[in-house]
Amino acid sequence: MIAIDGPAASGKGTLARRLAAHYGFHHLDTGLTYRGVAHALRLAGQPLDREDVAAATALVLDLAALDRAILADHSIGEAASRVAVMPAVRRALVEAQRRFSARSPGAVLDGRDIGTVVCPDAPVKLFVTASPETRALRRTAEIRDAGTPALYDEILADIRARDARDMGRSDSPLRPAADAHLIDTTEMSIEAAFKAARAIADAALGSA
Ligand SMILES: Nc1ncnc2c1ncn2[C@@H]1O[C@H](COP(=O)(O)OP(=O)(O)OP(=O)(O)O)[C@@H](O)[C@H]1O
Ligand SMILES: Nc1ccn([C@@H]2O[C@H](COP(=O)(O)O)[C@@H](O)[C@H]2O)c(=O)n1
Repeated sequence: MIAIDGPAASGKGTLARRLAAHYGFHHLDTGLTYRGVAHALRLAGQPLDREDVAAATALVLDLAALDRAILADHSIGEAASRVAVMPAVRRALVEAQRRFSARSPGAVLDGRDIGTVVCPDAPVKLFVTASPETRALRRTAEIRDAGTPALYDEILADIRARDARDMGRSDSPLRPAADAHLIDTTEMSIEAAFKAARAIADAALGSA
């Protein structure tokens, strides 16, 4: 399997989708699982800070029903990073993510703790990053392209706050695994990043 981690809007999902299509692997954006829990809590009128309620929601989450069109909303990402600090939520979701990672013929998972916690034995580990300013520019453009107004300064502040929460939490903080390959996409096109990732994966999977 291929494990991809990195901060918000670094391009890890774009790479994960391209790699999964290239190798014919299944793909799971694990961020959607945390978003799914946050969204379900909001829909049920529940607070985001009740660990027992959030964990019960995580335990019954249906991975097949995660709707990117709804969950991609920027504010859900912020809410997701709040429920993601809770160990009981993480335990439930990591279990489901590990089951997904065992799918045949292979799987690509992207998130924050795939190479460190979910699949520490993954043969291919990538850590995708880019400067906060570049990530904010890309996310602002993405939101505007979808027809929603977005302010660069607000998106940049959100990205910095999310980075701090994701890197600073005590359970499974965002960090590269010791054996991860770093891909900094700040000055790299999507195509160039895909080529770099494929070269690393080909070498590790033995299909170069
Ligand atoms: N190398 C790149 N050059 C330019 N734009 C890119 C690059 N990689 C990704 N993008 C664009 O940046 C935006 C964010 O990318 P993507 O959704 O893949 O990030 P992500 O790390 O998966 O984000 P999140 O953690 O929020 O799910 C998208 O609009 C994508 O098309
Ligand atoms: N493996 C993961 C994946 C995500 N998170 C948390 O969810 C938030 C939303 O993730 P996106 O990738 O969809 O932006 C993210 O900020 C993390 O807090 C996680 O903890 N572990």
